Amino acid sequence: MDEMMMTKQMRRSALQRNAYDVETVRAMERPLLNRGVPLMRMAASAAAQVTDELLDEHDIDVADANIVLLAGAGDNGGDGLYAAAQLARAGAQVTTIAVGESLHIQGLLAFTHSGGRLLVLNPEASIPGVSNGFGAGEAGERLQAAMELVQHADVVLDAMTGIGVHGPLQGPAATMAQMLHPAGESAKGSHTTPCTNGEKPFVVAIDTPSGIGVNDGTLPGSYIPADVTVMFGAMKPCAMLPPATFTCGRVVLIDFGFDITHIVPAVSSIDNKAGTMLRRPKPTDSKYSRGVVGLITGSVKYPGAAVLSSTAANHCNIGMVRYLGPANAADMVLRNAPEIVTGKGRVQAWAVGSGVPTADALYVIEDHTSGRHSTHTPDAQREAIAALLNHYALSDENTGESVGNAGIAPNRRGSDLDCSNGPWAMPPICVDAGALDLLPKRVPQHVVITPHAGELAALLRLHGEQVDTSAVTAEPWRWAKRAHELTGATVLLKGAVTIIVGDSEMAGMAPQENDDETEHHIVAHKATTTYISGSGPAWLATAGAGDVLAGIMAAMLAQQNEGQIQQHPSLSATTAASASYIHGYAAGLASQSNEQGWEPPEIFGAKGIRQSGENPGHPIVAGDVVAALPQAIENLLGNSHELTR
Ligand SMILES: NC(=O)C1=CN([C@@H]2O[C@H](COP(=O)(O)OP(=O)(O)OC[C@H]3O[C@@H](n4cnc5c(N)ncnc54)[C@H](OP(=O)(O)O)[C@@H]3O)[C@@H](O)[C@H]2O)[C@@H](O)CC1
Ligand SMILES: [K+]
Repeated sequence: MDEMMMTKQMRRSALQRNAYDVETVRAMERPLLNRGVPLMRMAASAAAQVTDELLDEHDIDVADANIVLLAGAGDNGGDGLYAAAQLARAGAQVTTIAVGESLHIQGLLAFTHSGGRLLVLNPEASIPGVSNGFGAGEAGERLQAAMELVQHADVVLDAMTGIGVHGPLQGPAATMAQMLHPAGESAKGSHTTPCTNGEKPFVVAIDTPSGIGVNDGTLPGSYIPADVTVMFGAMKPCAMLPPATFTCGRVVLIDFGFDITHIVPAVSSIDNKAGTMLRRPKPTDSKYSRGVVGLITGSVKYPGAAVLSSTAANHCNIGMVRYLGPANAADMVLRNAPEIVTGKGRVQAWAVGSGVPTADALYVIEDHTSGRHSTHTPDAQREAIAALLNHYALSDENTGESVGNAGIAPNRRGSDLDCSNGPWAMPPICVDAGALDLLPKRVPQHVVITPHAGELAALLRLHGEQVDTSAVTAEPWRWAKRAHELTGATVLLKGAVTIIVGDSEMAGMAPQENDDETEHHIVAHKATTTYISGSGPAWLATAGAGDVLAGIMAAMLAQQNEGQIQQHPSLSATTAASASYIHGYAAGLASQSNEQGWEPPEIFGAKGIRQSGENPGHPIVAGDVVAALPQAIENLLGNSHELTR
């Protein structure tokens, strides 16, 4: 779509749903800088206004405010200096603590003219107008003074590093970060909770919280979690990806007017577009044409998972559910939903593994009639799942390695598509929990795996990666991408912010940084696509929530037009992200909570009232999420663009 035709609302929505990597952001900013657009001044002015509003929200008059700017030597520090100057001109007491070896010259001039004070921490610093060089003793005293300034500040503006950061924070920047946020204190799980618990000082991050991995969402070392991050031009991946997203606080995005047409984002959120993946029933539909889900879930030990996954699928806009499992589980399934069919038959999508223990999980069951204990393995369920998954195994000839695109078989290119046999003819499948260790080595992308961090680590170990749960939690995007690369499956890594990695549709356009104004070249064939979904409240962390997601996933896969998911590489990821969104959205309805693991940023200057945190809601159990599905679907089908709850 042409940029001219992009309405304000569409642009806003695109900016709120997409994050671009640093190289792309720099390339998008270049044409504007070449035209002399004063981006730094615009950024600084917006940051000052947001700070002013934050003070106002806490009944602090800017003229009475104590503000400390932590400034690095780069342009991020420059933004901070201009913002600090504006706040000083408004009457605030502002001190800049310089953590680097220099300061942005023009910014420093503006700041000193506004009457602000300066404290330099780095003995190596060379800053005009400031006497250079001091000993270790004085460096210690200056650090002590800096700590006191920070402790007595109402607001700290964090402008040490932005998109120019590399690796973990070093030197005085690292020391300041450790002082403000001592090591071991974990980032808050929800950005609706301020890192300072409402106590002073509030932290306003300039562009990004200093110290976080801007492109990969990691936390490589010390960092300063923010109450508000004023982000410039476009979201960077750190604003969306865990764990860094939890350090950003409320994100306010300043729209510089980047041309985002045709630009491939690094990370996207599906948000209320999930509604477009729901199939509206037609008068001519039968239960079969609406989609049939097959489930091999639950086990003798965990029959509840069979109930939760089957009722979730049953309530998620399809025609029928077929359940396969042990007698006790099937009996419970039928008691809860008599319309569910037990036994084999044709299905449009599967979910397998929820509530099925893994191979090494022997367990003991009491035989009520004899009173004896016996050891069982969940053999029948596992055998059925293994036999089914076997049909999805890609052989060396059809992995598509030879065409250089993981998981895309040669016969799937263009009109040569042949879904008539082999793994590509199989219905889409959600592989969960106890079925993950049965996943064939390589599978097509219409196999969607839904591990949590521990399960993903175990799966990766089966593929030879030395990785444990904490490594996956620290770098969830890296490992989700790796699992997709190794297996070919669409990967949905569960968490407060869920990450979905799958194949992308085709080559996209990305801007190439160069000196002339030729803006868009095809520079990369992006083979994968990444979504995040964080629509659920924290109440959703409850037993059985994963079983419900598997049911929703199978239902969403089943209601796509038959064969489409196999034909369109990106459809699996989009459908998986939609399922995750619906799951979280239904949980929000069930708990009457408008808290979310991830919220789109506010666009600076745009009208609209933030609702987050207004309704913390109440606890729920997994069945409540199932019960809320029809309402969730009504809302999402009715209006997939403007939603409230
Ligand atoms: N995008 C946009 O549209 C616009 C962007 N703008 C702004 O520019 C910012 C980018 O500025 P930038 O390129 O100068 O880099 P920046 O973030 O200041 O970092 C470099 C400094 O950090 C230091 N440093 C690095 N790593 C470090 C470490 N580990 N530990 C400690 N220090 C470390 C590094 O030190 P050095 O390595 O040189 O010794 C250097 O001093 C961007 O985030 C936004 O705020 C707006 O003004 C206009 C519109
Ligand atoms: K910063």
